[in-house]
Amino acid sequence: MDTVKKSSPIPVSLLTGFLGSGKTTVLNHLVQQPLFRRTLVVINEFGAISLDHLLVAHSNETLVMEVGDGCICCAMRGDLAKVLKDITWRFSRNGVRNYDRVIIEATGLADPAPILHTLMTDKNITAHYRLDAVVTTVDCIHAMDTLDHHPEAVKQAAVADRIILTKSDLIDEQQRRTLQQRLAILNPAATQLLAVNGQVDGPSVFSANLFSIDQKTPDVVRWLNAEAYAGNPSSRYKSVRHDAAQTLYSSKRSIVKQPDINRHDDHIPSYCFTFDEPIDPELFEGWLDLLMTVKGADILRIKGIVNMRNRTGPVVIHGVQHIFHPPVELTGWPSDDRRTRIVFITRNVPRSGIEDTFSALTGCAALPTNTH
Ligand SMILES: Nc1nc2c(ncn2[C@@H]2O[C@H](COP(=O)(O)OP(=O)(O)OP(=O)(O)O)[C@@H](O)[C@H]2O)c(=O)[nH]1
Repeated sequence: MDTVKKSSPIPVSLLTGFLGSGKTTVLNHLVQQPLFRRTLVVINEFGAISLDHLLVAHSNETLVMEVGDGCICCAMRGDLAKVLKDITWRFSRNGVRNYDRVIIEATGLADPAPILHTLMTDKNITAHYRLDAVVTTVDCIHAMDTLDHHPEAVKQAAVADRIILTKSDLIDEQQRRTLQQRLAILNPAATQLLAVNGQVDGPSVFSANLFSIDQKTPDVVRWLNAEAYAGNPSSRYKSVRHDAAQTLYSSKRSIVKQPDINRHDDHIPSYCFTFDEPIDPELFEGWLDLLMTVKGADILRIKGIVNMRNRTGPVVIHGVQHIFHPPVELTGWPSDDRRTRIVFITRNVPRSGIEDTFSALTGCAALPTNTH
């Protein structure tokens, strides 16, 4: 396992969001800010609005959402890897790189998973870059309908670290709250930010920094945001929904708005497990291998800090479907809280399925929680 090194690689973030949801508008605003002047933007296609910025590269990657049961996430993402390699010399002068951050703007229909896999596992990329944040724009006007009809939009929101709600000037407060609640159910840990005509607070968006250049202790707690899964006002709504118990619905109908159970995000449960006791590393690895083999394609995102037996610091795990970032052992715990916390966003994988295999294979039982 790697340990955190003093000089960190270049942060690279993924900006995703459905067609016309405002990605370029947000970028155009950000790259005018002093903090983002030295940001190089890799664009996956030419959008309606051109980017008014000097540091722009293009990629021809076709990253369209998988359909049916097939998983395209292992397909080589050669073009993106090549672009990220080429820009190191194309955007350098006298041997000095003239960017210190990269944002990849994906096409509206792109599946974020293959891009994240490339960023997490391609050796040429991981030698120079580190994944910073996955940011998803959600268009307030069309989002309810888009989420209902386009599974790719649901996945884009589900894997996000940050969700930017665009065009909030075009809806009323109640509509915005309803959308925000739906997104909070889909992805409790993602921070939601409002943008009008692309105006959004840059540092809040692109600084999910797990391994920040200037931080000795990575802000792993903020990155994990496990607290968001507990006491989430929407969790009651979701647990009702995921019980899929029509009988339960009938008794709670008066307090909880009944969702349309055919919506795509109804099949994306998310939850957080907490464990008190240190976990045997080999047993943990065995459980993770099994889970990824059997359900990898349906684990949309997994993040965790794990208290491994006989280790000083926690081990950070981060996976997108069945591909894992190499686990990183930190030199120390960020606080006195030394419990293992693992968050999952899945597609149709019930909490009990994960919890039961974990207990059976590691001998550790999850602490009871009011999360979903
Ligand atoms: N009223 C309003 N319009 C917005 C806002 N953000 C974006 N738009 C408009 O929405 C349209 C689409 O914005 P883009 O930034 O091109 O969206 P995109 O996601 O980059 O689009 P594609 O790359 O084509 O998928 C443009 O006409 C923008 O001017 C906003 O906050 N308010």
